Amino acid sequence: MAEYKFIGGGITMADERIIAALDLRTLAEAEKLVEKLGDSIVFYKVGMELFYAVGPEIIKYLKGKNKKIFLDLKLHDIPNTVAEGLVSLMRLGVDIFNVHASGGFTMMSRAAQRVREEADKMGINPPKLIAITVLTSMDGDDWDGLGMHMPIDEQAVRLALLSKDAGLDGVVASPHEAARIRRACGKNFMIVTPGVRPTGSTADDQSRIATPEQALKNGASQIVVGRPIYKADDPRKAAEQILAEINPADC
Ligand SMILES: O=c1ccn([C@@H]2O[C@H](COP(=O)(O)O)[C@@H](O)[C@H]2O)c(=O)[nH]1
Repeated sequence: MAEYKFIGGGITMADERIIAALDLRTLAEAEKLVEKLGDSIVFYKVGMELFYAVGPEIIKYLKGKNKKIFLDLKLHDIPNTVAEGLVSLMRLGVDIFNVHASGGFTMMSRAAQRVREEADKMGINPPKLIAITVLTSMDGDDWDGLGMHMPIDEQAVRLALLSKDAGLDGVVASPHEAARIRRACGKNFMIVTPGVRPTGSTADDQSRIATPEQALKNGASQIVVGRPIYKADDPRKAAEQILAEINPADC
C-alpha cells in the first residue's frame, strides 16, 4: 500500500508492492544503493549473490534501516534439510523466504509446518513462506529441453495450487501466469512477480516479462525489480518512475 512521507520539502511514496533486488556483491555497494533509494523503497530482496558474499550482516543492516526483507535463497533439497535450513534462517528475522515448488508436496508441507512450529516457540509471526513455480528466465526452448510437455502457464498454476495445498503463503511466478494463478488460488494468496521491466528497459536474461503496472493488473501482490533500478544512472528516479506508474492517481 502507498504510504506518504514528506522528505526534503517534497512528497515521496513508499509502497510495499515494490521489492527492489539487491543483486550486488558487497555490503558497501548495497548500503550505497539503499542510501540512494532512501524512503522510496521499503522492501528489499536479498538473493544468493549478496547473501553468499556478505551473510547475515546485510540482514542486520536492512533491519537497522527499518526495511522489510525477502530472503530469496530458493531452497531445494530433501524435506528435512529444507525445513531445518528454514528454521536456521528464521533466526535472522526476515519477512519472506522461499523454496522451490518442484521440491514437491512433502518437502513444502514439512517446511510450512516446521516454520509455524518454530515461530510459535519463538513467539513471533511466522515469516511468509513462498515457492518458486517456473523461473521467469525460462522460455519455450529451455522448457522443452527439460522434457516438460505441459505448457509453462499450466505448470505454474499446478505448482501454485500444490504450494497452497502444502500450506505455503504464496508463490513466485512470472507476470504472464499471475492472472491464472490469482483465479486458481484466491485473493489472499501472495503472488510475487520478478521479470518486471518498465517500458523501454532491456529484458536482460528474463523471458516472461511485463511492465510493473501490467504485472499488478494481472494479479501480482508484489513485484520484484532488480536491474532496472540498481543499474539505472539515477536509481532513485527509476524507483520513483515505477511508483508513479503504479500509483497514477497519486501523482
Ligand atoms: O523466477 C524468478 C525467481 C527469482 N528471480 C529473481 O528476481 C530478481 C530479478 O532481477 P532483475 O534484475 O529485475 O531481472 C533476481 O534477483 C532473480 O534472482 C527471478 O528473476 N525470477
